Amino acid sequence: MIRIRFHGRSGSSLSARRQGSRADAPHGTGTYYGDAMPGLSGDQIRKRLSNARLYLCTDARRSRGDLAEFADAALRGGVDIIQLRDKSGGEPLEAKEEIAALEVLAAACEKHGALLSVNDRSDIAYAVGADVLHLGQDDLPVPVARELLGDGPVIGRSTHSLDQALAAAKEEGVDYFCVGPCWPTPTKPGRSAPGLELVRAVGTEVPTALPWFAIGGIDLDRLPQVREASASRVVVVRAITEASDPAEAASALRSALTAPRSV
Ligand SMILES: Cc1ncc(COP(=O)(O)OP(=O)(O)O)c(N)n1
Ligand SMILES: Cc1nc(C(=O)O)sc1CCOP(=O)(O)O
Ligand SMILES: [Mg+2]
Repeated sequence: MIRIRFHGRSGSSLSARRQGSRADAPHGTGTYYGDAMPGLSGDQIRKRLSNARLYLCTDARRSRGDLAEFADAALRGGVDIIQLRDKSGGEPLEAKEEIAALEVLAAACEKHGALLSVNDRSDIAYAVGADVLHLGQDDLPVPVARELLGDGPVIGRSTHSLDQALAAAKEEGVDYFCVGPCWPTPTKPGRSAPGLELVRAVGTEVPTALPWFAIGGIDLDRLPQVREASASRVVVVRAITEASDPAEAASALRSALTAPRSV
């Protein structure tokens, strides 16, 4: 008898993902536990990650109450990975609230073929059957998260120095890493910015086949500098969350990321 640890709304994208992504019946087995659609296999997740260019972190948009519409627009515009990162209220979201917001994002991801990312909390990544767990330098160690989640979901790492990027690129269980901040950003107050110099150094001095993303202060105007510094993938927050037209903002970023680079 399979023990289901969390029940989302019946037939919801989230309960379907979670049923298909148990640590004890990992992604990639093709095992299917319910009458809903299973989640992605580990191979499918890694294939999508390797094609990903545009990664969005969003809060739960509690004050606007438009998370579903916002996520639908951002993903329609070309976001490949969407992370719930809600540090807006001073206090972290309660688990139940975070799962409810992730359920909304899971439905949008399923509709648009995007990856669902959880920040910091491997227990919640497990509960919702997330495709991605993102861990910073001060978060849970990767081996612990990997043990909890199994091999299916991908795990990403934040890095803020060349040494950290070199370590992430070699660390067992890490599937991608992020490099930044490229510019000081109010979204992550107090985090000093190593700038584009670090992005340049990672491009030339980190021998890696892992996908890596530049992050911090990136918008459409700055994107050419980020690409010139050797990043081909980016993570953004305000460039889409604060846009009056999130679909258009995502679409413009996506086009600028994939356009041929001027030399
Ligand atoms: C995709 C992505 N990159 C970097 C971060 C930052 O992680 P961290 O340094 O742990 O800071 P918090 O976001 O947890 O405040 C991220 N969340 N996602
Ligand atoms: C969440 C986060 N992590 C960073 C890092 O360097 O690890 S920078 C950052 C915030 C990025 O927000 P915006 O696109 O609004 O500047
Ligand atoms: Mg973190």
